[in-house]
Amino acid sequence: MAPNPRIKQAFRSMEEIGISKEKVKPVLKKLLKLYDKNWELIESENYRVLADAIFEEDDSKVPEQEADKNSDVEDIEEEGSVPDEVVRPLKRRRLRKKYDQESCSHGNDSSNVAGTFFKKPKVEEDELPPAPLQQQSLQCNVGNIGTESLPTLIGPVSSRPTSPAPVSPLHGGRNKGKQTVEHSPLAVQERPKPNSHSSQMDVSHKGKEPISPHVASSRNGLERASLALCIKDPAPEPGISPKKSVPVTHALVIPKEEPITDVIPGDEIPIAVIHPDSLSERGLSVGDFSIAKLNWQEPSASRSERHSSCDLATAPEEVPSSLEIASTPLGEVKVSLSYNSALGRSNFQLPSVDELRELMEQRCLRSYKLIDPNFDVFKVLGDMCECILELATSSSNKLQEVNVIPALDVLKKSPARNAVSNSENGCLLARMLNESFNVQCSTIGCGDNVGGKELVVVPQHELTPDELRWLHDASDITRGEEKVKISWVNENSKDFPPPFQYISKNLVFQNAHVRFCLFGIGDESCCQTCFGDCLLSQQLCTCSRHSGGNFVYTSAGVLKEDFLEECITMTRDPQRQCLLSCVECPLERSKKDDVLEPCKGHLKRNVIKECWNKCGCNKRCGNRVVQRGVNYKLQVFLTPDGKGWGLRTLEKLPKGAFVCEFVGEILTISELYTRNREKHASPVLLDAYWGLTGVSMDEEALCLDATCYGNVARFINHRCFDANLIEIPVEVESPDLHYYHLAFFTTREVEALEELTWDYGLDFGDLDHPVKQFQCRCGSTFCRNMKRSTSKPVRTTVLDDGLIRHDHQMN
Ligand SMILES: C[S@@+](CC[C@H](N)C(=O)[O-])C[C@H]1O[C@@H](n2cnc3c(N)ncnc32)[C@H](O)[C@@H]1O
Repeated sequence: MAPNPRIKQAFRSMEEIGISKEKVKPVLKKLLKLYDKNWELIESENYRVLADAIFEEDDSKVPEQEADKNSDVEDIEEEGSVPDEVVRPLKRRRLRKKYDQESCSHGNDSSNVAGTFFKKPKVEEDELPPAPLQQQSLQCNVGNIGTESLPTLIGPVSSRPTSPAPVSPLHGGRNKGKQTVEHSPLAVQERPKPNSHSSQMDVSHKGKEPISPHVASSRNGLERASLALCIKDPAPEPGISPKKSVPVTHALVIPKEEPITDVIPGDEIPIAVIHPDSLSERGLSVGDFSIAKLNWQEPSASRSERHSSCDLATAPEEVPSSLEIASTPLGEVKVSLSYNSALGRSNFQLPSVDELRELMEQRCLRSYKLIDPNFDVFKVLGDMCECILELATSSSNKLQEVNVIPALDVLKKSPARNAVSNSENGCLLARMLNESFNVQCSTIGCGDNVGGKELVVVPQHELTPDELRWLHDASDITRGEEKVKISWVNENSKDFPPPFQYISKNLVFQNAHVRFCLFGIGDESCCQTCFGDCLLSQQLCTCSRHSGGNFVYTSAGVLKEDFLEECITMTRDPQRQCLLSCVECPLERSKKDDVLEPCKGHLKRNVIKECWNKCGCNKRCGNRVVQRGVNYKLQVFLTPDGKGWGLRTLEKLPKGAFVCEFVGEILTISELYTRNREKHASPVLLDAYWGLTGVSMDEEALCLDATCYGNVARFINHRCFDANLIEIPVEVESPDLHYYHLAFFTTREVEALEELTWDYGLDFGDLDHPVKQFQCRCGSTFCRNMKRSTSKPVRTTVLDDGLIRHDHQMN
């Protein structure tokens, strides 16, 4: 019999991307069987579904299923007998990427445009039968993450244009820099059913096409099948073709080894976040069709709860709200949300998708600190269900949520729960009258009415012993927030460190929207084709382009000498300093004076670009240092020389070592000034790019305030000029110059027990500056505040190298 030309063409197409016939044959057989020989599905998008299935086969090592004895299959046998080039397994992932690129470039679908591909699929009302009243469940088909034509439940919808906004510590004349983190709204397809107590959101389909794994998986050249798995078949719906039964060879793949740190864009799922290897680590079955079930009320316990059957049973009425997720290697994810706690509520009415998206955005931005690489998409899905419930049962309290920062979990759990606020000497603990854990941290804000919930300042002496013990755990001031414990000691008095909420990652406050989505991060700024450790790679890593093609870190994890020296010189040497001036300085503008003062300039700095989730390298890549957090033994101590509390190292630190990041609340400058009626001791401007890029809006000028929420860096005291730490802007998540991390590195070797200091960059004469003025006791020979710290005369000398030196005149 003449060979089937369609089979020949399939082999040829796969051959073009380096996949041998031996590999194609069994998979093609399975697909033909699975799709009832529907060749259109297999051929669409240049055999996308076939390629994906082959890659999945490799990933999951699914045993070949028994061959079908039909004519197509026989043809395949014939064609497949032709010997073919062996494709090495190591090449597989690259082939896959290659295929993705090629498929993308000549695929049938129009390519996605950032921020514009959220398209609501057309779903006919009559296709959506109301669910039984008692069930009150919502089902979402989340298919093909990343498609223009296939909006996804978890997918960026809009990406804010990169707005160059700066960063720098709140020093006059200092810079730091950074980027906007764009949050991507959930692209959830709305299914209208105002009068129904159940809702279904099908997001894996274009228009009215049947909801089936096959269709979904073949849609887009950019989706990656390892993210999407077919799940349980939902109840048959009129107008929607029934699903095929899912073969037991399909595996549940949950991309989580390298967590997805944001809503996943429709057209971009970074390879880096989908490590098949991680499946075994997570104890997921590969080779079996599986379902992940999550009850977000106890997320950690329930995350491990997985089912190996194809049965996505309706949640029993007595169980709390829950979600279940399952997917197939063919590119479809099914998410089923059930809010049983809505049962019996007469006012239950599903919110619109836009309402849901908006509320979810707010939650994600404020609750999940999206810059956190450990961002957990499961928690987001759980929250989404809660949002639906909230919107569905009460539309009146929406605004209240929007303006309030949900407290950190640790606050919720702690005996001294519910709030921190600021006073003259730092934070006083505040309790909220309402048990709900909404918190607004505001300098003057204690006692403020927050979203209808009142915060009450509790003076420190009224704290219970439990609360004091919690606040002042001498063995670990971080209360477990860092990888290492950081103790505190007071060898001089019985005072405790000021109460504050320890956080290890920056927290977004109010209007300071720090938004990003993976989609918004251009490929050109990430090393997507790297793998392993970029420092060891022969090929040029895109991330290193930011520093002229060289990495700034050595394999020992410290800064390279030349880069560090350049940073130090750019900061200290007046001849090398470059001040960038804004046309309209956000700092000056935020002062709201009648006359806008000219910009005082922001120090130009070197910036470090670290690899991140969208990069192809692994987490142990040597170009990831700051994101790993504190690593050395540090201690908070009461300084003996009147500077208050300080930070010191308990071990010798090499030159160029990363010590810690400056972590705090991310605020707009306006917000800082609003809360800053009493000047703050710990604000830092993120102004590294101000003047370079222009800052068009107040809202885009960000700073960090560690007064109420902060990490150990809030204890680092100032030293004029020759401090042993230097702060360097570090781009991790996105290079849009609006937001960045501020990391401290040693400028020299530091001995054990030496105090760690950095130069705040203060102009001690600038009384207008938002940083609280203090009489400097740094003890440096080069102190810029000598006149205030001593009444003795000071001799100022300009040294040969251009540095300025102040000498005390001894009597
Ligand atoms: C970021 S905090 C540092 C931690 C602070 N010492 C504490 O006890 O919490 C900055 C404040 O520390 C004090 N400080 C920092 N460096 C100082 C210095 N060189 N001389 C005197 N006081 C200093 C000032 O009160 C300043 O407002």
